[in-house]
Amino acid sequence: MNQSKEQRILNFVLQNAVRGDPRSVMDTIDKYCSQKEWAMNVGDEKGLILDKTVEELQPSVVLELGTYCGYSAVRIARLLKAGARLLTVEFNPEFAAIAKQIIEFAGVQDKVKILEGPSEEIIPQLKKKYEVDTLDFVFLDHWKDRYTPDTILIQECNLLRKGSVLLADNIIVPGAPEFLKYIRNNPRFQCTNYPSHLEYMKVEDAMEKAVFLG
Ligand SMILES: O=C(NC/C=C/[C@H]1O[C@@H](n2cnc(C(F)(F)F)c2)[C@H](O)[C@@H]1O)c1cc([N+](=O)[O-])cc(O)c1O
Ligand SMILES: [Mg+2]
Repeated sequence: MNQSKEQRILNFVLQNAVRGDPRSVMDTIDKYCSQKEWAMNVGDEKGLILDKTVEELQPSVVLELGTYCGYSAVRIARLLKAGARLLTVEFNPEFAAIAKQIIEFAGVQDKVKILEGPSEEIIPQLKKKYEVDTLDFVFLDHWKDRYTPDTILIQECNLLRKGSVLLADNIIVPGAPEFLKYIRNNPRFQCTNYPSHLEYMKVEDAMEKAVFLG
């Protein structure tokens, strides 16, 4: 049975990146996806916006929706302080298995927990099953029509506190128009837009940051 693109990305990392070096894993994935096969990793340009948000916030508990191959999980986890942790949700078991290997190869596995399943099932389990009190930072990069319902569900589960930060990828491409309307018209969030480009392309994209006001 022939390989998937995600398996080819994993193999390229295993053969070309430096074990235990998150930066080399990120650069290797970016190299493969810009030169050989495009893939929906947040990439290096939008990745810099993600880095700055994490560095500024110094979060202890991070939720990522949409692990995919684990590129942004490695990107986030490498910046987390001792004792801080990233919970990343992935629906597709094949992607979760690939991400697990990439996260382990990068050496950040002690900070990352991959939660397999649909977000509507996992988000309500975060407090009791995953011992979360509140989330300091949420990175939304999964199915774009899930951004709004999952943001509402996170609030319903009382997972945000004053100052919690949401960062959403792909505000322009593929776009999350309903989410943008929801979050920018919601008085409980203070929004900031970060223009950028679609990963590995000369196409405009943007990220939206939303701070929960409590
Ligand atoms: O479709 C895009 N991303 C969708 C990303 C989807 C990823 O999130 C997972 N997921 C689904 N539900 C959950 C959860 F958590 F709910 F369970 C997690 C899916 O299995 C997949 O790995 C995309 C597309 C483009 N593009 O240019 O087409 C560019 C991008 O940066 C993108 O992120
Ligand atoms: Mg994305």
